[in-house]
Amino acid sequence: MHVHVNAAESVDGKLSTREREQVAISGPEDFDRMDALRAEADGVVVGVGTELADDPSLTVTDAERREQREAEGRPPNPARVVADSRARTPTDAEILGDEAVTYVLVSERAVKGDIEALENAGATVIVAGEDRVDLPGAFEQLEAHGLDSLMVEGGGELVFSLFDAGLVDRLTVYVGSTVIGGREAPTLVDGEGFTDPDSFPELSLTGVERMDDGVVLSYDV
Ligand SMILES: NC(=O)C1=CN([C@@H]2O[C@H](COP(=O)(O)OP(=O)(O)OC[C@H]3O[C@@H](n4cnc5c(N)ncnc54)[C@H](O)[C@@H]3O)[C@@H](O)[C@H]2O)C=CC1
Ligand SMILES: Nc1nc(O)c(N)c(N[C@@H]2O[C@H](COP(=O)(O)O)[C@@H](O)[C@H]2O)n1
Repeated sequence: MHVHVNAAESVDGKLSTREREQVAISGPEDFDRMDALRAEADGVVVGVGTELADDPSLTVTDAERREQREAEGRPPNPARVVADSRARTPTDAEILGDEAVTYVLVSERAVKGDIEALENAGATVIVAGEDRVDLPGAFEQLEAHGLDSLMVEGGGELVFSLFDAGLVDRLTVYVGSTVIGGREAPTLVDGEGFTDPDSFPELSLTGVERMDDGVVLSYDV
């Protein structure tokens, strides 16, 4: 599985405010770049924290990109994937709309009735892990469904787990020229954090590009 993490952060590394409300950190050029990344991917992934905070659609906005995917024999939109250990995704969430297939990754902690409600709302539920979603195991199951490349949009809890599991191949981050601040505000990589410098993921800077009123940094991992 090829995993590309892409997000937008303030200059102080925040993905959002301490109230965890969605904020537009980037501008139209960067949203178009994100749309192109979605159009390339087999699946677009978020954590349930992002799902609950933002209620994103995770679909491709540009009609030409959807047509291009169809011309290549692919569905017009990538699959939507949410890491949601306890099946907390609301059944009226945008990501359960019929524009694309949706996978909800849950753990064994999820209640059967909540799983059934998500399945009745059109989702395919994948069970992996006892407590939190076992991401390597869940991604293997996604591969069995034909998904070979994933674009992960956040948030910071999920992104830490992906780095911790050694699952990230590429990182692109838009750094906006704004300061959000707040010790409780989500950052690009939250979770437990790494403590041993030998365990810090090593990144290789592959690109620096001015965009909107900020900069896009690209890394191989
Ligand atoms: N500026 C940007 O580009 C983006 C900003 N955001 C912001 O990030 C915030 C949400 O981020 P977070 O609270 O960090 O939530 P998150 O989106 O990373 O979701 C974390 C949740 O996912 C579930 N999960 C299941 N298995 C997991 C695993 N193995 N590892 C980690 N989590 C797992 C858990 O319930 C966990 O609480 C929102 O404020 C949203 O607006 C989110 C995406 C992009
Ligand atoms: N790339 C980017 N730039 C920003 O400034 C952002 N606030 C975000 N946030 C994420 O974009 C997604 C919106 O999804 P839909 O357009 O509703 O499909 C969502 O995942 C946000 O967290 N991204």
